[in-house]
Amino acid sequence: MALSFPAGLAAQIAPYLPPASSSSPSSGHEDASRPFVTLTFATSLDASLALAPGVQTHLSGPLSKAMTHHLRAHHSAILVGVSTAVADDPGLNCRLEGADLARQPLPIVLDPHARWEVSENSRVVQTAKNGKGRAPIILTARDVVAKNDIHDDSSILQRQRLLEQYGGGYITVPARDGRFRWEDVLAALQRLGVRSVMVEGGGRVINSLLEEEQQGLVDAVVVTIAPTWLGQGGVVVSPQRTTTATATAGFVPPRLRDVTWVPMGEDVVVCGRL
Ligand SMILES: NC(=O)C1=CN([C@@H]2O[C@H](COP(=O)(O)OP(=O)(O)OC[C@H]3O[C@@H](n4cnc5c(N)ncnc54)[C@H](OP(=O)(O)O)[C@@H]3O)[C@@H](O)[C@H]2O)C=CC1
Ligand SMILES: Nc1nc(O)c(N)c(N[C@@H]2O[C@H](COP(=O)(O)O)[C@@H](O)[C@H]2O)n1
Repeated sequence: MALSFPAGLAAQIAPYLPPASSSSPSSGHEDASRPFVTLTFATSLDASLALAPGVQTHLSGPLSKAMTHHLRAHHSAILVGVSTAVADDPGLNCRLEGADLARQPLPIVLDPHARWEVSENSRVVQTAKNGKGRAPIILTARDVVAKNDIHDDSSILQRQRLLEQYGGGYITVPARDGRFRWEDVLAALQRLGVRSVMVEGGGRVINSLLEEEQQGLVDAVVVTIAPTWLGQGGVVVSPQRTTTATATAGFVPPRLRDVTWVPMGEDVVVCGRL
C-alpha cells in the first residue's frame, strides 16, 4: 500500500535533507568529492534495532515509516549491511504515494564475503523486475571476486548475471581483514554517480560509521525512537570507543548539533548533524 507523509512534518525534516545539488554552497556539505551521507535508523528506548541478530523487528509506526520513505525519495542511494539484506529481505525502494518511479534510490549492500545469496526471489530483485525500484549494487572484497572469476559457473557469476539483467551487479572495493574503509565505500559510490546515500543499518554498519575516526563522514542523522524496550540480546547501536583515554571525566563525547525533535505519532524523530 502506498504511504503518505504530511507536508507539515516534511517541512520540519527539510533542513536535514541532502541539497538538490551536492555542490550547492548553501548546503553545509562542502565536500563534493564524496556523497552526502545521512545516517538513519529506528531504535527502541534501549538503543536496539532488532530483538536479536537476524530478526526483523518493526519499530517505526506508520508516520515515522512514511518519513523513512520520504528520506528515500530524497537520496540517490540506500545502504545496508549484508546481515540486514539476509535477515529482512528488504525492498529498499520508495513506496510513497506519487513517488517518481524514474528516481528510485539505488540499493547498496556491503557484502565483503559475498554471503548474500541474492536470487530472482529476493524482494529487491522482484521490486526492480516490477519497475518499482532498482536492482542492488553489492560491494564486495576484491579477492572474493578474483577467486570466483576462474569458475565460469560460480554462484557469484550467476548472481552477477541475474543482477545485470536489471541494472545491478557486484563491484569490488579494497578490504582489510574483510572490512571496508568508509572512505573507499564512499569513493566507490561517487564513481557510480551517487550524490547522496542514506545508511539504514544494521548494527554493525551503523556502529562502524559512528566510530570516532569516521564521524566526519556523516552529514545528517535522522533517528526514529519508538516507545518500547527490546531487552538484552538485541542488535544495539553503541559504537566502539577508539581512543583509550575517553572514559575520563574531562572527555566530551560526540553530540549532535542543530538538533530538532519531531513527534510522529507515538514515535519521536531526532534530527541533527555530527
Ligand atoms: N531498526 C532499524 O532501523 C534497522 C534494523 N535492522 C536490523 O539489524 C539487524 C542486522 O544488523 P547486524 O547483524 O549488525 O548486521 P549488518 O546489517 O550491519 O551487517 C553486518 C555485516 O555487513 C558487513 N559490514 C558491515 N560493516 C562493514 C564494513 N565497514 N566493511 C565491510 N563489511 C561490513 C559485514 O559482513 P561480513 O560478516 O561478511 O564481514 C558485517 O558482518 C537485522 O536484524 C535487521 O533487521 C537493520 C537495519 C535497520
Ligand atoms: N525505519 C525503519 N523502521 C523499522 O522499524 C525498521 N525495522 C527498519 N528497517 C530498515 O528498513 C528496511 C526494510 O525496508 P523495506 O520496507 O523492505 O523496503 C530494513 O532492511 C532495514 O534497513 N527501518
